[in-house]
Amino acid sequence: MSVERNTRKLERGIERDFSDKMSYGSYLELDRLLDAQRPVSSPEHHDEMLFIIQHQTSELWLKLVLHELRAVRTALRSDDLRAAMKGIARIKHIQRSLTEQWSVLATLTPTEYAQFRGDLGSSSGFQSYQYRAVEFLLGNKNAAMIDVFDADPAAQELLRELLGQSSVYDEFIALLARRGYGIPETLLERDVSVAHEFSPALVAVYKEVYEDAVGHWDIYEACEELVDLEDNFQLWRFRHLKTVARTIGFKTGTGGSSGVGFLQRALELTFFPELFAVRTEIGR
Ligand code: HEM
Ligand SMILES: N[C@@H](CC(=O)c1ccccc1NC=O)C(=O)O
Repeated sequence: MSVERNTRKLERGIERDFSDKMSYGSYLELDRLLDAQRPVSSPEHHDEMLFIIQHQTSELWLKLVLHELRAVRTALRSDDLRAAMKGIARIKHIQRSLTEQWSVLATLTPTEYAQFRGDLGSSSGFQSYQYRAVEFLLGNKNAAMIDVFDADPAAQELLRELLGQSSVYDEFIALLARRGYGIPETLLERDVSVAHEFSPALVAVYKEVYEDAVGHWDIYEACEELVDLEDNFQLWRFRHLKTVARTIGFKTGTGGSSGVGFLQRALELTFFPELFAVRTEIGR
């Protein structure tokens, strides 16, 4: 079956009749997915489709990050460090996609965005409950964020649930305690509904691990995977900040924040502060 006149002949065995069986489109529910892009600008602005798809693809990736983070947390709870690391490896690749795709949105110029920004009203990424759920699962709890979702009971319920549950970091620290590392009771008994706070005792534990990596190899490796996770999250925040700066400058956000200045402060948040602090202590 050669290619003639730049045309490929369909092989006899190719499936053609899906009248009574699942197809690509029915399996992926493409009729629903591809009908979910509803520009609000009128007349429709050409670039709103980009804006919508950029967010929807990001939210689909965030859905997978949440799916994998729950599995990582479960694996840590059952001391299955290898399964947890496999989950983190996948999450790191998803983060890379999420961060790389900022280059698509960067093709939206301030002029183009200004032509439909007004149509967005008060909607903002600040109302992304999946993004907030990822922050909570990684340990940056913030009960105040839940007020934003009064109009979305399902989202609010999800965030309330996650707020009261241990984070991936809580479970990693608990695993260290079960391994016999000197983890203070205060960390193991902490109120998981608030953000994790810096623990000098935990830095000392990491110093022991990092100064004898061979003797603590799997924990050492897990620490570095968590550092990658945080680095990647910060890279996303930074690309978002720079995209905001290039599209709206220092305008206030539609979500009511001061905009770039408010987003800049998110870069000061940490998930695993001790893993970064130990770098200063190694060899001292
Ligand atoms: C032209 C593109 C964008 C602009 C101008 C923009 C602007 C902003 C601004 C000003 C804020 C602060 C809250 C507010 O007052 O609105 C914000 C927050 C946020 N945006 Fe965007 N954004 C853009 C694209 C995106 C995209 C593609 C996503 C992907 C999901 C996203 C997700 C978020 C999230 C999660 C927050 C909350 C961040 C935090 O808690 O610090 N944004 N955005
Ligand atoms: N806060 C943005 C608006 C915005 O970014 C946005 C609006 C609707 C849906 C998603 C959005 N993206 C993320 O923040 C702005 O101030 O232009």
